[in-house]
Parts: sequence; structure tokens; C-alpha cells
Amino acid sequence: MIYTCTLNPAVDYVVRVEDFQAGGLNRSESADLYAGGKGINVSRLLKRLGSDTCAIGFAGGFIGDFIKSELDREGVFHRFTSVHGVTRINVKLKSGTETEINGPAPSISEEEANRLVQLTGELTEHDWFHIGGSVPSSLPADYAGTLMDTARKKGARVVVDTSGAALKALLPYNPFFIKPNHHELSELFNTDVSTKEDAAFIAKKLVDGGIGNVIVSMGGDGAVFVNNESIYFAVSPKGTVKNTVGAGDSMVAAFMAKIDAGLEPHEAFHWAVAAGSATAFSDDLCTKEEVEDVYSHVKIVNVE
Ligand SMILES: Nc1ncnc2c1ncn2[C@@H]1O[C@H](COP(=O)(O)OP(=O)(O)OP(=O)(O)O)[C@@H](O)[C@H]1O
Ligand SMILES: O=P(O)(O)OC[C@@]1(O)O[C@H](CO)[C@@H](O)[C@@H]1O
Repeated sequence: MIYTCTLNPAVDYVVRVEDFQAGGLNRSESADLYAGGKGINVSRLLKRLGSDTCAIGFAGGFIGDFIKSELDREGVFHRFTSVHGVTRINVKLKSGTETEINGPAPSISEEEANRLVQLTGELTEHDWFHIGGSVPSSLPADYAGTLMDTARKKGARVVVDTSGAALKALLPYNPFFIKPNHHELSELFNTDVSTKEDAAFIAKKLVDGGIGNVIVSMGGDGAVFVNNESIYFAVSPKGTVKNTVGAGDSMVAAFMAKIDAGLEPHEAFHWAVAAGSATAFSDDLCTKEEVEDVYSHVKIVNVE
């Protein structure tokens, strides 16, 4: 089972405004609500790709209920820890460019936090533990590390998709797989990662330090894959971009699904790029058929 843990889920309110005017009254052409947050996106895509998955994390109030009912509707198994606070709404404004306003997390009590640690302790060596997204500031600084350590001690394969201080704090746990984008990598190493060569150089350092597999995503410019056997570059296919929210999560889901199914890492990387781009070309997360269509348009090159 692939468990995804979203400590700070959200409803993504995706609103399209033709010519957004800051400070004026704007009327939207469309507004859609999606169950969001990185782990939730990963579980939704895993389900579409046919993998066994369970979404965990914290959910509270009417927004938490909406997320659970949306996951039920899609047949995505979940075991959220209920919290007293209300889960956030994240605004994704599409008006030529994409502007995001991600809300603050509800406060999580010590008792609520402990319940999730206990649940993580139920994992076994047959499971994956993916942790993604921001960490509520009310949690202790080492909380995500405690969860990862708990899962790892049970033999689960751990995957990290966070950024900033949370990512830095989790690297010493030597995850099996991480997928920073090039901005997150630049921030982590306090340097400018703008080319695939830069990304590969830094990803190699991470692999030499004990991380199993690193994908650095670079939006429309493609992605880089590094493990201790090889380095691959991918070129993103061209298409009409509709919504890139969740493109990175789609990559993570496809990579785990394909490794879980026994494919070689470079093959899983090829599928990961296809899934990322297929989501960028759809309004919501992509479907399995859309990933299959995009797959043949992705080029990957072995550079080492
Ligand atoms: N404009 C685009 N054209 C084609 N493919 C794209 C485009 N943007 C993203 N992708 C695909 O999606 C992958 C992930 O994109 P990106 O680097 O933006 O991830 P991210 O920043 O983690 O996204 P998010 O956090 O919103 O999920 C890319 O490697 C690429 O395969
Ligand atoms: O605020 P965080 O936790 O860093 O990111 C949350 C988020 O932007 O990430 C997902 C896309 O990857 C969205 O569904 C969600 O709104």
C-alpha cells in the first residue's frame, strides 16, 4: 500500500478571470473546487493509475469533510486524523499567469499529532510512506522527521516532497526518493539552479549523501533524474497548458506506481514526466489514458 501523508491539506479553489484587475471588482468565468494538498493529489493519481493507496494526514471542519467526500467519490481510500481546526482553502487564480494564495494551517494539538504518529506505526515493510507539502507551524519542528522515522523503522519506503526548512530537516533520513523542483533545489543549496547540468550536479551530491533517487522537475523545461547508477534528462512535450497545479505531484505518483510495479528507475522516470505533463495539459489531475497518450511524446536521454 502506498500511504500518502498530507499534514496541511486544502481545498484548491481554481478560479479563472479573463483580465484580472488588482483592487477592482472581478467576475470569474469559472470556479472549481478540488481536494488538494500534495499527498492527496498523489493518492488521487495513484488510484487513477491502478495502485493501492491510502491518504492520511490531518482534516478538520467542513473543508475536511469536503475533502473526505471527494476522495470517497473517487474511490480513494483514506484514514485522516480528525482535528478541531478547519482545513484551509488555497486560491489558484488563472488569468494569463497562475497566481496562488495558499492559506494557513489550522492549529494541531499534541493529542491530534500523537494520533497520526500512532497510525504511521501501523505501516509494514510492504508499504510506502510519502510525505508531501507544508508542515503546520503548530507542530514541533521535528514532527515530520518523527513520522518518517516511525515509518522507516517499520520497514516502509519513504518518499519526501516538501520544501524549505522541512525538506532540509528530512534529508538526513535518507529517503528512497525526493522530487524538488529547481526553485526548491536553488533555495536548499543557496545557489542558482537554472540548467539541467546544474540540477544534475546538485542531485548527484544528494545521491552521494544517501538519497536513493532524485527527480528535479523544471516545469516546461523538463526534468532530471539521478540515482547512483545513472543520470537522465527529459524534455517536456509541447502542449496547451491548462493548469500546472499538481503536475509535480503527478510525477511523484507515477514514479512510485511504476517502481512498485517493478519497472526500472529510468522507465519510471519516463512515466513520471509523462504524468507531470499530462496534468499540466488538463484542468484537473490527468487520467491514466492521458498519461499513456503523452508517454510517447516524452524524450529521455541517458547522459551518464
Ligand atoms: N508548461 C509545461 N509544459 C509541459 N510539461 C510541463 C509544463 N509544466 C510542468 N510540466 C510537467 O510537469 C512536471 C512538473 O512540473 P513542475 O516542475 O512545475 O512541478 P512542481 O513545481 O512540483 O509543481 P506542483 O507543486 O504545482 O505540483 C515537469 O517536469 C513537466 O514534465
Ligand atoms: O502549501 P503547500 O502545502 O506547500 O502546497 C499546497 C498545494 O499548493 O500543493 C498542491 C500542488 O502540488 C496543491 O494541491 C496545494 O494547494
